[in-house]
Amino acid sequence: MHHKRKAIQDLYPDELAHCYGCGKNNPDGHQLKTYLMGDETIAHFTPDEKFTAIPGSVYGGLVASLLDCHGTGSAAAFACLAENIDLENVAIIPIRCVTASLKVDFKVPTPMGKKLELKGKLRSIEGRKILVDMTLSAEGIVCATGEILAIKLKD
Ligand SMILES: CCCCCCCC(=O)SCCNC(=O)CCNC(=O)[C@H](O)C(C)(C)COP(=O)(O)OP(=O)(O)OC[C@H]1O[C@@H](n2cnc3c(N)ncnc32)[C@H](O)[C@@H]1OP(=O)(O)O
Repeated sequence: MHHKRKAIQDLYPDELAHCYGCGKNNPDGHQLKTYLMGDETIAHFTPDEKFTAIPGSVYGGLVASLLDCHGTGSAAAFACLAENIDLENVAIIPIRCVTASLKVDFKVPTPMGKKLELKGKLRSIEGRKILVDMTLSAEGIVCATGEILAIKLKD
């Protein structure tokens, strides 16, 4: 539906695209893809059974991992928006972020076998510090919320 444009992670330069959670150059990784949609970000992911916690539910470390990579991708996208960088017209994203802090609240068990939806909203940008609020939902039910502090990398 929204995949005419490129995912934020597909705009990372090749040498920074090996992240286990979201690097397009890591064939064994999750390859999470975050899209900027207006002033929100969105990503979808359906976990494999091997990421089970209690049978029927997804292991919390994977939930955290998805929020981590959706968070840094979202932070980079929001920082570009704030600087009027049009992501439709760049081959490589000029701003990259890493996670300084990640808080995850597990609200209800995340069901296995369902397509998960991650959303991100910008809370604030202060210098190199970008705060993003996130949700991870299954079939419209919020299973976890996340709060990330991402830091813009210096070159
Ligand atoms: C580009 C491809 C990315 C792929 C996405 C992958 C997502 C990830 O998981 S990244 C891997 C996990 N993260 C890491 O390994 C990062 C490890 N940490 C670091 O490298 C550094 O601590 C780093 C870069 C975050 C910040 O260091 P540095 O650039 O020296 O900045 P520093 O001055 O210490 O901090 C910047 C600001 O953030 C604040 N800050 C830093 N860490 C925290 C924290 N944990 N909590 C609260 N505030 C913090 C500082 O107080 C400072 O604030 P202010 O500017 O107001 O004084």
